[in-house]
Parts: sequence; C-alpha cells; structure tokens
Amino acid sequence: DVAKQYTPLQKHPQLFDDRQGWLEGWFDPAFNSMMRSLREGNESALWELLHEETPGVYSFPMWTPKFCRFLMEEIDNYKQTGLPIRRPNSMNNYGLVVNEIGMLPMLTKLQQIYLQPIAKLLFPEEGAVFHGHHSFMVQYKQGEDLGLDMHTDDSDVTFNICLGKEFVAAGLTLCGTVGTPDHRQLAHKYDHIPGRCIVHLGSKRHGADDIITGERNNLIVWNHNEDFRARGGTKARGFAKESDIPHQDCLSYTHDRDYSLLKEFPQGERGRVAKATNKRQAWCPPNHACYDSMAPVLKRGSSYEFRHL
Ligand SMILES: O=C(O)CCC(=O)C(=O)O
Ligand SMILES: [Fe+2]
Repeated sequence: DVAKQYTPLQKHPQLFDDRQGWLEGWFDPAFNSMMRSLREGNESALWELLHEETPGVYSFPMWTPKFCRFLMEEIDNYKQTGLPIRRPNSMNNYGLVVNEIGMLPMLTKLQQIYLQPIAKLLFPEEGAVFHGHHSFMVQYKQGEDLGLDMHTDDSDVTFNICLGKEFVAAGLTLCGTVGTPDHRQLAHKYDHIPGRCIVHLGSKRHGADDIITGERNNLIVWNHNEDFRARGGTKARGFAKESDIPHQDCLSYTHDRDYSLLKEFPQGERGRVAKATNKRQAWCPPNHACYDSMAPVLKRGSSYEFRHL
C-alpha cells in the first residue's frame, strides 16, 4: 500500500514512529503545562489556556512554529514523490489524507493522549470517547482551491490546526449548529494563526473564506464517537424552523435551496461547478424548517426547478 511505498522516502521518520510517539518539544510550552495539569486532575488549566471564540468554539496554542515547518516539509515531500493522493473529502481538491501516508498510528496517539481529554471537558456528550478519526490536510492558494463552501463535518468533534505557511485572509467563518434556528446565522470570523488549534462540533456550520495571497495549510482531525452516533447523533435532535433569512456569509452553494435567490454563484469555472453541485445536493432547509419570509415556492418543495427561478 501507499504507506509502505512511502516508508523509504520519508523525510522525517520521527513523524511516523508511534513507538517514540509525540515529543514534548513539538508542542507549545503553554500547551504542555496545561496537559500536565489536566493529567493531575486540574481541569481549570484548560479553561485558562483556551480562548472562547464564540460559544462552543475554542482556540489554543498547540504546536511550535518549528514543528509546523517540520510537518509541512513532510507533506510537501510526499506530494513530490508522485505517489497517489486521495482527496480528503468531496470539497477539497488539494488536500491529502495523512492517515493513508503512514501517519495513522501517530494521529491515533495524538487523538487519544491529547485531543480526547480536551474534547471530553469541552463537549461532554460528543467528546466523551473517540473510536476513530479521519485526519487530513487542507490547502488553499491562488490558482488552486481558494476557500471552502459552508458545510458541517462528518465528525463529532473537529480539531483544526494551522500549519502556515504565510497567507492573507483565508479565515474561518462560523455560523450556527445544524438543525437549530440559527443554523445559518453568523456566529464568528476566526483568523487562523500558525501553530494554533481551533476546536468545534462537527455540527457547527463553517467554511473557509477565500485566500487572497500566499498559502494556508491546516491539519484537520475529524473525531468519531460511535456511541453518540448509535444514539442518532445530531440528527436525533431534529431540525427546528429557521429564525430568519440566512446571513450572506453563511450560505452554502452546495447545500442551500435558496442560494440562487439570495446570492450570486461564484465567478467563472467555480461558479459553473457551484451551480452543478447545488443542483445535485441542495437540501437545506427542509420544507418544514423554512423561515417565515422564504419564497413560497421553496417552502412547498425542494425540487431543482423551484430553486432556479
Ligand atoms: O480551512 C479550514 O480551516 C476548514 C476546513 C474544513 O472545515 C474542512 O476541511 O472540513
Ligand atoms: Fe469542516
């Protein structure tokens, strides 16, 4: 398999050595002392380190700038080998699934030793236990993917760590939780900082703003809690009526039935792709959850003809 083929080509074998595991020197000193306190049962250390970006969304320093460069060197090295690159999800065209290149054991360690104890305190239900993860890199730069449409993740708790390199714009826009009245209302705009991690529920609608210059790379860990999923996950909570017209910055050209009534599709080729994707995949909001002022034809049905008046 790919991981085996890559083994002799690795630039930094330490990144694949799960017997040695994660080295303390790779992490921000403040993160290390917080983790030490957590292990000693002092939970307040986490709350002291965290910055609450908006309710349910937290950021904290995680890796040193040096480690971010170290990891990026490995990713760039892999991309030069010509070995196959499977895209992380249907929306990212330039990412890389790090689990598949041989980093799965190390990322499982990262999840179990560091991410899970944090998630458990922040999100007692979704983060109670993690059984698996989908871990991947995303990349934005001019001429490739510029940003990422609004979406929710196939993840119970998502950790998203910025690795640089240098970039202008490319922020993360956060809206509401899927199925709640404010699902498509703006909650917060977050500016990524290299080395810093942001954590939120997968059910939180979010998207990446277009990059203006430079290149942004992030490592994303989608954590799966099979117990939560067996209870129906977020879907079990139902889908409430939307409180109001959606915010412009929270609209998804992939998922929203009212997109074309409220916003222009992106320009050029991206617009063509966006229209075609919308035609195939738009479902939001479900008929029973439409806001009061939504166009009557859209309230009645979710078929394509109604979406493109
Ligand atoms: O670019 C980001 O920061 C977010 C990426 C993301 O939401 C995803 O890949 O699911
Ligand atoms: Fe996401």
